[in-house]
Amino acid sequence: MNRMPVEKYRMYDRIPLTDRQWPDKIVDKAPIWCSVDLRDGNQALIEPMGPDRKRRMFELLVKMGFKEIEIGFPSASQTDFDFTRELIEKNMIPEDVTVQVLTQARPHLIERTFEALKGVHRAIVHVYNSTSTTQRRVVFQQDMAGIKQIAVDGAQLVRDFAEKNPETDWRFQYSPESYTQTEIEYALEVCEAVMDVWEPTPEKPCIINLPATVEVAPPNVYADSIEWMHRRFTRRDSMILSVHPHNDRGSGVVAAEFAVMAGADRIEGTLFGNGERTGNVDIVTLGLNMVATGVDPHLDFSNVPEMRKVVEYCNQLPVHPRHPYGGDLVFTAFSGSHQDAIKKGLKAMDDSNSGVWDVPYLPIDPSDVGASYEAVIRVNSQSGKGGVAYILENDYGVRMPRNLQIEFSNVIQKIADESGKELSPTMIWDSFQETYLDNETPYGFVNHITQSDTHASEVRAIEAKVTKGGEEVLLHGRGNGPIDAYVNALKADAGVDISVMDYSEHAIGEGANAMAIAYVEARTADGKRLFGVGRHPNIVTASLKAVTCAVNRASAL
Ligand SMILES: CC(=O)SCCNC(=O)CCNC(=O)[C@H](O)C(C)(C)COP(=O)(O)OP(=O)(O)OC[C@H]1O[C@@H](n2cnc3c(N)ncnc32)[C@H](O)[C@@H]1OP(=O)(O)O
Ligand SMILES: CC(C)C(=O)C(=O)O
Ligand SMILES: [Mg+2]
Repeated sequence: MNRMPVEKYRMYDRIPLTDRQWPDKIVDKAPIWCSVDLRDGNQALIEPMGPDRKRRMFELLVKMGFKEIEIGFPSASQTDFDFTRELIEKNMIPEDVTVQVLTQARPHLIERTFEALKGVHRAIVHVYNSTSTTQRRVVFQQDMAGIKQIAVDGAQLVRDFAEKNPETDWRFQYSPESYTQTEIEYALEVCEAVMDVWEPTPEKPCIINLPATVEVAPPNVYADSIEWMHRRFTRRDSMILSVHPHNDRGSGVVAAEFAVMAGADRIEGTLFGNGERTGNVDIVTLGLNMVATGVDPHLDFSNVPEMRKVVEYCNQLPVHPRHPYGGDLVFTAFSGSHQDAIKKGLKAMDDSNSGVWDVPYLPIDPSDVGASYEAVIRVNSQSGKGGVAYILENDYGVRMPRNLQIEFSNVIQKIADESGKELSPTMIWDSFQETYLDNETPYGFVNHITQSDTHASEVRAIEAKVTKGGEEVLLHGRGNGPIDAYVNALKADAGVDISVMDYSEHAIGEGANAMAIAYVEARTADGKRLFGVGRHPNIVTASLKAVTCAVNRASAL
């Protein structure tokens, strides 16, 4: 027995296209974009946008560079009607932007639509009726001819009203709603009948919009259908072929991309994919997919976090943290090997002059869409040395030697494992200070003086003042330099046997605030390796503090 009731469902129809050409095409130029946030997106909201939210969304869309914006369904709601009037009467529609409104193919709704648009300079009147097999039967209870007649009558009425209002530059759009559940030959027949009424020309084309009202098949089937239609329209040069994918199967973006490859000129969609059920196709993802392949989308995505804020405010819906390009976590790596590769990739980008983005795990440069690098690497128990090192270097200027990265990452790993939580950069820095820079038990370095021996100029004697258990004491030692002499002084007093294996230092900051940070890698008598780190404006003092830290840590073993 089947585990799911699959016998209830039918396989989708294939499109009779055997010489399909779209799979060999690429998306190499931007389509005409039409935002339907204020209509299709709005009609799917728990609380539809009020005037303020509508204005905010409209302003954002204009700012991003949309030239066609479906602003509502003015014959259906007073809010949409009033918003349309406000945009027109307050002259809020930029000269290069065309507003679009939707109406059913019903006389009183078409009439009210033209009432709403009175005085607009330019507008697209978008008329639709459902042509699908099921809706013909259950919703309209009409045959194919009857449904075609609804479309033709609607188209005629739209044309008549437009002719009565010649002061406006009108454009017409028709959608055979539920196109993907309509017999394809019939969908073509209805669209052709509408165009017979509108008589579009290459100079004044109409828009034929073929919606995946419900996405019922994989995107290659949608593409086949678009190519099939594209090759058969009798007035292809007098129409703009538009697509309107929804996302029921989760492939709205691919469907739109394939449709453009198959001949579509225009895409209707929404920001972050809000819309009926699983949403309209997401224009943010589509546009940034283009950017990521070096194609100019002709839309401005340079501040995606700000866009997201406005969209979340208008829709009163959150954008998922994993939403492509726009989610809060989409440029963030928590896992160790990703962090390591990103850190190396970013450094390689800095070192190269190629200008071509090539960083592992980051399909685009986060800064191109206004995301900060702070978000790129975050640390939890899945993280490794690369991430911790990246944060300390980027946020605090600490460039740990490789072996110290390994050592300190174990410290962080332990904390992360114990807490099970993310560690913020501040927590990592606090831990670094506690482990190394503020480690003053049992010894705290205070100051020192050195003397060169008369008979061997490189050998030095040191007198160092340190705190030991809170008391100040003087230690004395000799060696072939201040570090060596100080190590010997401390070793003798502490009774620990360590030798310095490696030493490095660098500056943090510049000018009067510059500090030196010194790293001492030491080995204990039983072969354990450990680090001491010291920081001070004076480089020798920083080194001696690093030695103090190493001895303290060795004493604690
Ligand atoms: C896929 C899409 O997104 S389509 C857009 C959907 N958007 C919306 O519906 C949002 C706004 N809509 C509304 O507020 C309402 O539907 C209104 C105001 C437009 C119309 O309201 P009503 O007339 O009360 O009802 P409703 O929309 O249910 O229409 C049903 C009637 O119109 C007919 N009808 C539905 N769509 C269309 C159409 N596109 N063209 C012609 N007739 C249509 C139906 O067959 C039905 O006829 P019947 O009453 O004889 O059975
Ligand atoms: C009105 C039409 C274009 C629509 O939104 C759809 O079919 O999804
Ligand atoms: Mg829709």
